[in-house]
Amino acid sequence: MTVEANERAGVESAVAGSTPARVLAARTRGLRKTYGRTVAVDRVDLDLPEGAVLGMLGPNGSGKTTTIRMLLGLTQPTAGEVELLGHALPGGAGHALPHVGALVEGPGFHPFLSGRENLRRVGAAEPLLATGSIRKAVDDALERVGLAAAAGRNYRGYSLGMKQRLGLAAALLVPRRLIVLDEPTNGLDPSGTREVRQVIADLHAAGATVLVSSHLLAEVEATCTHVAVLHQGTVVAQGELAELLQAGSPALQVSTEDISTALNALRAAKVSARAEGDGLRVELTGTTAPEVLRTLVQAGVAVQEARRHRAGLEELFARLTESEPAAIDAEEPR
Ligand SMILES: Nc1ncnc2c1ncn2[C@@H]1O[C@H](COP(=O)(O)OP(=O)(O)OP(=O)(O)O)[C@@H](O)[C@H]1O
Repeated sequence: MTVEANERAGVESAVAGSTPARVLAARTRGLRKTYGRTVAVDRVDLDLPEGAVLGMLGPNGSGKTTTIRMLLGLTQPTAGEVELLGHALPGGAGHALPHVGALVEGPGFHPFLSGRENLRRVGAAEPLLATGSIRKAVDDALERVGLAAAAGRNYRGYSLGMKQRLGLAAALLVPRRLIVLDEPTNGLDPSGTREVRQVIADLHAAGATVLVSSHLLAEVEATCTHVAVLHQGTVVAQGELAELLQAGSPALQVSTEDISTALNALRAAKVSARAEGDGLRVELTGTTAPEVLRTLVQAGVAVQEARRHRAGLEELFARLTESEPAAIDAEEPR
């Protein structure tokens, strides 16, 4: 479905009083890429809702960069479909790409031009930037990524972090509907990492959609509304971050002083539990929180507090990527 059709469907179902359809900034179906006998990406169905900040996570070699390159039309898929801002690639690239800013590996900057001169060259090739606006757009972008002071120096002498900042500035040169950042904090110091986080937050607040790949789980947890986890070339989980974290941790933490009575009662009820902290951790597989509490109360256990265990992204990521791929979805397509 195109963005326009998506929007129409959303309006229609809202009028009808049901849940509006999601508008997707990017969508892939059955995406596959092979290099000789290496399968880099396989069966990737990615949904990037408009307005989301989606963190793409995965171990080294899991297919993040390859997926991003196919999304941007930089690499031709072996099989499958890509839709960007409602336009099918490769045919619709000319319509979609002017609205997409991207920071991907190896931006083609000229080594003997300054950062500012390089950006002006990029600006001159931007269809959405009028010639008279290039200088100001370049200076604004340099300021935004903290590179104004080094803007006159040759690109060749830039550190890795400065190169990353310049790539980010190029992505931000004109207002975009979608920004795609492949490992944007690679090579950045802590202040650079904070600045990237702020840039992403500003883009999100302005209504842009952001796709960011990262190894930094804490960073993704702090900045993203959605995540997609890749493992061995396939998506093993995707959806809203909060929903995924909840779906990935069906456990209850129970505070009680009657630990042994509680464990015995739960074992008798064939519920998996173990002592943890000042109480128990009870797995909610094959049972529910009310059932667990009923079992404990019936056994005379004094329950002081019971709360759902909230898994961090790190725990979820480890569970998903340390085993064989087993797809889970946080949310059904609406
Ligand atoms: N141009 C290429 N030629 C051959 N193999 C490739 C090429 N590009 C990627 N691959 C392979 O495809 C797989 C996925 O690589 P990709 O770079 O997409 O992973 P990644 O998740 O981005 O990794 P990293 O986190 O290390 O950047 C790897 O096995 C990689 O070696």
